[in-house]
Amino acid sequence: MEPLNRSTFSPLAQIGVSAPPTPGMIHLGLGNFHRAHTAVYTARAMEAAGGDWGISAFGHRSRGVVDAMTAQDDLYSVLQLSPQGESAQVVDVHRRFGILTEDPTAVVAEIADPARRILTLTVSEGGYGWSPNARGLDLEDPAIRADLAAGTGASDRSGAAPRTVVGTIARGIERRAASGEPFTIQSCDNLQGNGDVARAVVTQFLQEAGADEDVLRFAGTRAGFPNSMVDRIVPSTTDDTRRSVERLLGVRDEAPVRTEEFTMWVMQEDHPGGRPGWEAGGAVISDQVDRYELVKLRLVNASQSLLAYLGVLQGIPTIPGTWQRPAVQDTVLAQIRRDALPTIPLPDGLDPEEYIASLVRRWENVPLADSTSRIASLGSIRLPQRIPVAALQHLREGRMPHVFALLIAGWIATIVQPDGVAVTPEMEAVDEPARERILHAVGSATAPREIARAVLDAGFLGHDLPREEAFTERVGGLLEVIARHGIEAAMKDAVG
Ligand SMILES: NC(=O)c1ccc[n+]([C@@H]2O[C@H](COP(=O)([O-])OP(=O)(O)OC[C@H]3O[C@@H](n4cnc5c(N)ncnc54)[C@H](O)[C@@H]3O)[C@@H](O)[C@H]2O)c1
Ligand SMILES: O=P(O)(O)OC[C@@H](O)[C@@H](O)[C@H](O)[C@H](O)CO
Repeated sequence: MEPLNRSTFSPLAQIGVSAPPTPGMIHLGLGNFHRAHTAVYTARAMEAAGGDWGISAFGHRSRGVVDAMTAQDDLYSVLQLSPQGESAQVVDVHRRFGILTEDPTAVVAEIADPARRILTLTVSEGGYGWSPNARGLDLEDPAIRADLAAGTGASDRSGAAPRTVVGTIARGIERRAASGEPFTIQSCDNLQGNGDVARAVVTQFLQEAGADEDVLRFAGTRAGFPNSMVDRIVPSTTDDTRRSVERLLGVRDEAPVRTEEFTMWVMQEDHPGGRPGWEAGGAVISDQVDRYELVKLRLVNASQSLLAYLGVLQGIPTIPGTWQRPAVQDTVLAQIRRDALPTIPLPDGLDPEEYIASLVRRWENVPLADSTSRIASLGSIRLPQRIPVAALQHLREGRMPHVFALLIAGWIATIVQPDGVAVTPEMEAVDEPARERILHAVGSATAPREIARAVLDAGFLGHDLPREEAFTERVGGLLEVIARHGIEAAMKDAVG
């Protein structure tokens, strides 16, 4: 099979148009999501409205995608999977590549370059250096402390390269301030108020590092940090993905992405250096992004997390496979209708029943086969964005969010694996970066109620939730049911 490259790809199978040689944007976090989402909107925007909006893209650590795309003349394909069928098309908008951790100064130079007007980010919730408990920069993080100690302008002289995303952006902003050319930092991560968080960490970093007044003024007045809600399920690429692309396009692509038909991007208008006409790809400009973000985090992501823990605890490898169980459907819909929806001020014009129906179609997507262990991973980073604020709202109004309590119990069961919980291969595949700290917090406790109390009291879901004694008790009770009688019984208990 011939490799994908400029001589083998057919423009008929292309999404949008090819970008011109000089990039107008930078992207940090060249992984799967960006290539199935922002890059696709950008290719369509340039087709409809033109513009030099090619992308200079940086992976974080791994060379996999960067090397594969470089060998393929910058090209890759997007495989769209649904019960109705499959299709594959090629995207051609990336013009330069790099690896942030190998050469952070290249990113600093890119941000300083007046030809670039936007930096998009998919560096995951953990990439911002944001501490939800401190509601600011995570000053406990040794890498951030090292970047701060190096200073900003001074560190350029000392030659110490930044190690963190926020340190790199701050250094770039400092250099850009010298030219005064406006710049936008467009977060595309699943964080509530993702633009506000990006603005907060960059500004605090500059202040703590002792940046000049001119730089702080530039960051405050000439830099945009629009909030945005992004939504498209993009599971990891597998050999099946590559084989499907071969079958559909007749070429070998080493770095395709697989995704669903559904795609959504809602953003604030705050792009002082201009932006691609992303509306052409279906993006929505709105002043109600905060509402869309809540809809996304609490209906899509919180349901996905629940499905994931219910799945791994039952040894089911995929989200659609988990959804097929009737008890799971009742539990997920109960979480959506009773626990999540009442906490969300809905955006104007959004019909909740239509939205739920579209969600159900997404969970039913057997060909996409998103994996339960992908979503069950990183719970200590993902769940704080999805659950505590909504749970607290119910508790303070005198209601118990039973299914949220089950979701937390499912996460604890997956990570701590108390006696009585049958360990499945899917549970073993869950990547939880806080596992050691969670087990340390649990210490010698063996009773499920004690385990739940220890995990919540340690602040993994913030410090306000554990003050709600009844919630801790409910999580502990459900953990006990999971350990003694299994997850089916716990679902029945939570749903009533
Ligand atoms: N995959 C999806 O379905 C999806 C949907 C909506 C939003 N997102 C957002 O996109 C992010 C990335 O998802 P993906 O599917 O592309 O994942 P991925 O694993 O394919 O790529 C993630 C990228 O972020 C980088 N990264 C991870 N941790 C980092 C850190 N601490 N500092 C800097 N960079 C870091 C990785 O190295 C990689 O380049 C998610 O965390 C989420 O916020 C993903
Ligand atoms: O990407 P994260 O880390 O915020 O969460 C993992 C999944 O929930 C997420 O990737 C979803 O698939 C996505 O948010 C759907 O749009």
